[in-house]
Amino acid sequence: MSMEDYDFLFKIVLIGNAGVGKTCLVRRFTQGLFPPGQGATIGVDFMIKTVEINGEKVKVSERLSDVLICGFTGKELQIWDTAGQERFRSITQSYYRSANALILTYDITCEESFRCLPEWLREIEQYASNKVITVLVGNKIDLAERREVSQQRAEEFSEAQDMYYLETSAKESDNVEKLFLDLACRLISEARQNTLVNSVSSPLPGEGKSISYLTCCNFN
Ligand SMILES: Nc1nc2c(ncn2[C@@H]2O[C@H](COP(=O)(O)OP(=O)(O)OP(=O)(O)O)[C@@H](O)[C@H]2O)c(=O)[nH]1
Repeated sequence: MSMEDYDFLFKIVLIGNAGVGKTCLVRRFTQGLFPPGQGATIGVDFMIKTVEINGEKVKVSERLSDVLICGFTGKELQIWDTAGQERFRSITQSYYRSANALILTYDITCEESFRCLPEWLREIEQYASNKVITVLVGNKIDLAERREVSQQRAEEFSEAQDMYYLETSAKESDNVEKLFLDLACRLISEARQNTLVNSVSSPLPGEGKSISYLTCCNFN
């Protein structure tokens, strides 16, 4: 299959404090595994997977290095996992400027990562398109006994900010497929209504395999 056969190009960028599990969420979705001893992300990562949504092929890319990718005019779903550490912020801000969707992630066992959310929202307001779709994700629900942020508190926050909220475990694979596929579904639906930001095109380092199929869109 050539790259031109893909129907959509979207950029999804994961943001949130260092260590909340952004890289693990992406790895779990694209590779179906939970990497042991995940090191901190330096810059932005890249990898590929293809999903089929309502019969349409959507290529999912994840960056593995901070090499800039440019010049490709194909259609795909990109997931950019950015580094949460402060010193990389200036690099990552430029990455989510053209994002179609942002997955704002915190760690349910880390109050601090939740308290930083307003700061991330300010960055979104400052750097992202006003048409960007933002999803709030509370990760690490497998560590229920260490939970510091209640589901209710997070739901109230997300409602106040008009964001969809989902709790996930990259480790146990809870809600990870749902997160990315529902988001892709919503992006496709909005793209059809022409409300999305125009994406920057990117080349792809390889072909992915069709591994998922979704028939409906579950976002509110
Ligand atoms: N128990 C549990 N641990 C997780 C989960 N997701 C990630 N972790 C752990 O949390 C740590 C940080 O995960 P990363 O995916 O590297 O976090 P990140 O948000 O990408 O961090 P930066 O790249 O520094 O921004 C690692 O030790 C992971 O093993 C999860 O769902 N459950």
